[in-house]
Amino acid sequence: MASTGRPRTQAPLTLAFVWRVLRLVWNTDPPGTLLAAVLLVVGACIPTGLLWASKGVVDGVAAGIARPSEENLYRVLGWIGLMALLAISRELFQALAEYVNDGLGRKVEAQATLSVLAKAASLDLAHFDTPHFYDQLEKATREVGFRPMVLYRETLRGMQSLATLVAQGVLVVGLFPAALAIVLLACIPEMRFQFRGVARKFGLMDMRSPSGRRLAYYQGILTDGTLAKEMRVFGVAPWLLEHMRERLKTFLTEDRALASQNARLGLGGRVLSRVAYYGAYGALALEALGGRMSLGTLTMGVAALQTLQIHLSSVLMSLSSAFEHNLFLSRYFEFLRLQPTLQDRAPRVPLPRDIHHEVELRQVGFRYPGAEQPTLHDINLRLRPGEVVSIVGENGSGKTTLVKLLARLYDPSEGVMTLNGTDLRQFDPDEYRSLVSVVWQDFARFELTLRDNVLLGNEARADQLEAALHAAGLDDVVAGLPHGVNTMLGRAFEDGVQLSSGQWQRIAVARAFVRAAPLLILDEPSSALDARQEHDLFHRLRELGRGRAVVFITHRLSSTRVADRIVVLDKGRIVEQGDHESLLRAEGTYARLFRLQASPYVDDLEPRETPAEPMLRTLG
Ligand SMILES: Nc1ncnc2c1ncn2[C@@H]1O[C@H](COP(=O)(O)OP(=O)(O)OP(=O)(O)O)[C@@H](O)[C@H]1O
Repeated sequence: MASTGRPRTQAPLTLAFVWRVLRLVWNTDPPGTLLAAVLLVVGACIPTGLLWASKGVVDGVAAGIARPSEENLYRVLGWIGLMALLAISRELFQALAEYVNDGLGRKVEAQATLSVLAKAASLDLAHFDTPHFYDQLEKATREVGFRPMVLYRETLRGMQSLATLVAQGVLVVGLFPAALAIVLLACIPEMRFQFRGVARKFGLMDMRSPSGRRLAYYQGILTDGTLAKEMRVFGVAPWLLEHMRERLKTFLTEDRALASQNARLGLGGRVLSRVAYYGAYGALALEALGGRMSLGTLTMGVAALQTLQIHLSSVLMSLSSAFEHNLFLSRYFEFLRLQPTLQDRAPRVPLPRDIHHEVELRQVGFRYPGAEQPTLHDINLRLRPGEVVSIVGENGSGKTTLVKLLARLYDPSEGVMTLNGTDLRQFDPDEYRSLVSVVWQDFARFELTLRDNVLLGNEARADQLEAALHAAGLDDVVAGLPHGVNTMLGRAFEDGVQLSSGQWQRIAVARAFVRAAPLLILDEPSSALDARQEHDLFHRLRELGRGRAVVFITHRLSSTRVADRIVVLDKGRIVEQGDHESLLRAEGTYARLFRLQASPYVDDLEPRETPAEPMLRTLG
């Protein structure tokens, strides 16, 4: 893993997202937000009330000493009683505010996390093809958990401190304007240092994202049950742990350097503000000594100066904290701004209501985002309802890529794809996809019940569940499960039952069958199936294909006999099309591949060195 280097420090000095966070909090729970704000305003007034009451006590005591009277005694006791009442109310308001903020925080966190997940789910596959997207996703999900609510709280706390600060600033300015000016001016360097420290931290974290992700990836593979076999047999753990140790060591060094730099700057700022505070304190004392200020006013002035300093530093902390959370949350809002990349600017038309759907590709070319070379070139293909088409070709020839285009996970880079004559780009991608059902080559194994694995929430098709399981050859599997279709699959959750690879693959097949899609695509659906299951599956395709267009990809060329048409791909181009017999007669790529597969392994091919031979020689 490469070193993360020095952090960038030129983070924009902005609080631009504070308003959006406040809106997020408000939209999540308007009454809760209002209550939190009321508690804030009331809570902010109490310290000032306490100060006024303390002035009353001191002045009352001073007057009482000079002229003892019962009236003075009751006045002093009254002020003390008021102070106690205010102090108790402050505690009450604080407890209530904590309770309200905690509940609100949880709601905001859930809301923000769901919005990231919903956004990620709405994006096209092209986004998932770039490491930059994973960095963006990592930054958005990392920051979204706690930061919105902390920023909200900091904003409230900052406003609370600011309100108290203003109230006390008014007090101090009335007594001695210069004291206020000194204390306020002295906080400017402290604020600058704090903001610079935050910007440095943000720069470091931002730059660290790719190596942080790699670290998380290693952590994931060290703990992933599905990889545990490979990890143990090949003894991977020590090697990975060493990489992680190195990376963590670099992180630690970088963190220490940042912390020491920030501590030095912070100390300078704080020393300056303390000097200013004691300067102002001395000035007030001189005023009192000169007889220009009563003892009560001096006591209140000193206390006001002290709380002024405390609240000023609290406002500063809130500001710098708000700045920090604002910077990190900018990544969250940037992520929410991402848009799907499918070319959907064309005016939308509703899906055709026809019973028969025909998909056609005309001179289609496709290049993956960021790829230098196109993967598909000049593809002309028509898929008619009721027809079974097989796509064959060597590894990397572009078969799965073609399926991704058919499922409209990408739009072609060249040419046009149509549905019943209308350009696919005119349809809503999700609506179009409702016409397509796919068994993917790398099908998903959901740790859900068998029923949920097949229906995936599509309860409208629940009546077809049994038929789909039967068509996928799963009757025996279901009969053997302890809770039938309601059995939890996989080992991640309680009572889960693990299936074999072939059984999992048949579940993926059932998932595709249960959906009444006019275009059924199966990408190597039998790669994990035994000979009987494979035979049954391909012979059922005809029956299932009635009224639909069926496309299947296979490397076992004997299975292509069930197809009406075989399409041969080579290096991203269709090089042959036809039925099995005609392609054999053509003596082209298909015939060569078919004969190669049909021939016994000890065959009459030209003797030549196999790729494994040099390695075998090295091993002796
Ligand atoms: N997401 C991607 N981004 C960039 N290139 C890709 C991506 N997916 C596949 N490719 C490239 O496209 C080419 C065709 O891949 P594809 O998966 O379509 O082949 P295939 O014919 O299905 O292969 P196989 O028989 O091994 O399944 C390959 O060279 C591959 O590297």
